[in-house]
Amino acid sequence: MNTQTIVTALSAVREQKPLVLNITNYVVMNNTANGLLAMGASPIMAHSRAELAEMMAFSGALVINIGTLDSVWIERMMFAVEQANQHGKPVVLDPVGCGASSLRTETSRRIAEAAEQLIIRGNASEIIALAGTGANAEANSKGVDALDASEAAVEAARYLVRYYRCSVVISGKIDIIVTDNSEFRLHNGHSMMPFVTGMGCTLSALTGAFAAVGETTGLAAAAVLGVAGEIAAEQSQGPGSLQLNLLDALYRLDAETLMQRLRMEQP
Ligand SMILES: Nc1ncnc2c1ncn2[C@@H]1O[C@H](COP(=O)(O)OP(=O)(O)O)[C@@H](O)[C@H]1O
Ligand SMILES: Cc1ncsc1CCOP(=O)(O)O
Ligand SMILES: [Mg+2]
Repeated sequence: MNTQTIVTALSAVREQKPLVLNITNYVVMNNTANGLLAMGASPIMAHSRAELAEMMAFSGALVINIGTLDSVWIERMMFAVEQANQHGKPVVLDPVGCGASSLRTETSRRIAEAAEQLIIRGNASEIIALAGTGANAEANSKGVDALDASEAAVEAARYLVRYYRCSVVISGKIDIIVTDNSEFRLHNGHSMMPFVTGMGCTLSALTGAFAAVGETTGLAAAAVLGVAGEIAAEQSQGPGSLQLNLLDALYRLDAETLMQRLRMEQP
């Protein structure tokens, strides 16, 4: 993966407009659907068991976000993952608030265990909590926001990559993308981004769009959101306008700007 492959993946999303099936939380349904549309993909939010099998057959990827979990949704999430496996589709897991309750931690692990083509995208505290005793770190969790720096979660991410045979994106001030044979660090984004709810969820949704066109590491999504987020923040007075400006920046992002602004440390 290099800058050119990221640019090519963005063109592929815009050309193919992949359908991304989201089972996501009540807080961010609108943000994430708009984020996918602005970048050029096609979102659908669904959670009825009666339609998930049918829809998974023609969707390009499944995004499971556990943000507002309950017992009914857990069963749907497991069913959707089964369908994604059956149709050979990638699954993105956003373990929102993993570590804040045992329900979230256990459910995240069940989903990760079940998915055959998996990308995990979480903040540092969630990644550390998901790895649990598998990695040598203690998560500092206070709900859905990270209290740990991305670097503190690298060992945990490496453990998850080996254990679940997946890719892991640790988001934060630095985004770190860990795969079985590489690690990338992205220094884009803006300190205003964590003041808008659903930024991480948007990253997970965009990760689904890229996975649907064959970019299954999470790197391209992190690059695109990082660059669009910093452009949007430069034009915003605060989180209110950032939320709107982000959609404009995703929509307007071109290859030249992406290449110029991307600050990527390659392995
Ligand atoms: N301090 C920061 N500086 C720059 N970018 C950030 C910062 N914090 C978060 N981001 C960006 O915000 C997006 C969401 O990441 P994050 O806040 O870690 O997710 P979550 O909302 O799940 O906690 C990512 O694109 C990340 O790069
Ligand atoms: C605040 C909140 N509570 C449950 S889900 C959610 C949204 C979290 O979104 P993100 O992790 O992208 O900030
Ligand atoms: Mg999150």
